[in-house]
Amino acid sequence: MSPAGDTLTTVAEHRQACLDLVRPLPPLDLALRDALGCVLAEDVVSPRPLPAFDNSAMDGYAVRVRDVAGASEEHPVGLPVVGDIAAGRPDALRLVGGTTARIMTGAPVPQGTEAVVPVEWTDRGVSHVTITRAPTPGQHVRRAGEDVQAGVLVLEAGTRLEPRHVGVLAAIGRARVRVRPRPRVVVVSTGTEVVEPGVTLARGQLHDANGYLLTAAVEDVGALAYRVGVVADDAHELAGVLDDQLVRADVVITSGGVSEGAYDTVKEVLSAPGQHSVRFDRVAVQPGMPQGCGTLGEQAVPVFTLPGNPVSSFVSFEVFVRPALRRMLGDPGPDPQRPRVRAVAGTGWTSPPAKEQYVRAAWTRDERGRFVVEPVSGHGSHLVTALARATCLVVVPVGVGAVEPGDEVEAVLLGPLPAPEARDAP
Ligand SMILES: Nc1nc2c(c(=O)[nH]1)N[C@H]1C(S)=C(S)[C@@H](COP(=O)(O)OP(=O)(O)OC[C@H]3O[C@@H](n4cnc5c(N)ncnc54)[C@H](O)[C@@H]3O)O[C@H]1N2
Ligand code: MOO
Repeated sequence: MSPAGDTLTTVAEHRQACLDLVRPLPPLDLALRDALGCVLAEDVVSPRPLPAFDNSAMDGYAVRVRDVAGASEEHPVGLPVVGDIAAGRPDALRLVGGTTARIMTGAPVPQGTEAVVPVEWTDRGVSHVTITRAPTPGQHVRRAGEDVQAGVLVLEAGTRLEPRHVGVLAAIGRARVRVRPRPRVVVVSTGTEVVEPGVTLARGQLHDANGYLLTAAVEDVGALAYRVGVVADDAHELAGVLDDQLVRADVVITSGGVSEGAYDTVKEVLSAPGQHSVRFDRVAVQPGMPQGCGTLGEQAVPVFTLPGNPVSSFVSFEVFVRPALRRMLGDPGPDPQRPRVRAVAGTGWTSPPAKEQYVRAAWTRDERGRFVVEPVSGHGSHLVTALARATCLVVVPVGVGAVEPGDEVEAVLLGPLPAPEARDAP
């Protein structure tokens, strides 16, 4: 269904409609190897202290401090070496006064150990060692529980797992962890003129930029993407492909076939009465005006139908689909991959006042450290090489007909926030 006349849905309304279609996916226990990038659905408590036992931080000799007090190059101290302790040695040893044991990094220290003398401070003796420097009490001994005590919270529910989080989960012995799984997202390109990259083009054809772009964008958000090959503008074929894909899809994204053309098949198939429930709107956004969203089949799988022009597809993904996928991932906070900054327009451009404009632009920093943005091309939504050069999208609100050089604007960076430039040393 399309709203009558020239009524445009606002960006905020369409984004909300997309968000309303999705929920965070129910948590699952995943093997640790599969959990990177997922959002934790449990508070993780360490079941044991870390380190689990007192151990040596150095290859050296376990000693009592008083036995080596005052050791120096001039007055070395000699001790008999009564043991040799490799990492992993399970037996409990006890250090007898006036003796030492050779010990390796990570090996459990014998009971009574007060410090470890690194091998560099000794003559490396095996049965008798000469020590030329005295350690301070506790030096080079790593105490049980100094990292974390048993029963203490290590990671909070809601944490998006980065490599360092995976590392600590492994360190406390977790083989599996409860997370929100990655949504499985099926990406379908439509268009009889669209062919696979690698295939020689006949006149009138072009390569499937959208299928690859959207698949990559889905993976970049942290979801699982399944790219379906291009589907021709044939209602029967498209309906069949969508039905087949529903079994493995938490979300379907299509591109193309949603405007006013005679062969706009996505709109045709998904507007037909039946199991699908999809609304088609003209959204007040440039690029990306023709949009659709709704559900497919009895399972009500959310679908986002994006316009076919590649830049429109990309911007639509960023503005409407990305927030929905992040919600499914259980990660609704500010998007760390898409920081918003205030910037200054380096040059001017025009904008349709009735629409929120997303301008492909490149940012630099001026001498005051301000972000300065300049469009990388004209507004044409077929200009894919310009899109590739863009490092941000400048958001021009509804009601603005022109941006003048020097105007303050909002920019969405297409990557993490850059580190502040190093300051000159005073
Ligand atoms: N009479 C009107 N015509 C158009 C309108 C309109 O309101 N009235 N809207 C225009 C706008 S804005 C957009 S955006 C496009 C959206 O069109 P569709 O979603 O129906 O997409 P198609 O017509 O299938 O294709 C548009 C364009 O994009 C190329 N394309 C399609 N798929 C791919 C792909 N996978 N990879 C690369 N390029 C693709 C396709 O060849 C067309 O050039 O409609 C305007 N028209
Ligand atoms: O909305 Mo279209 O995306 O302007 O080209």
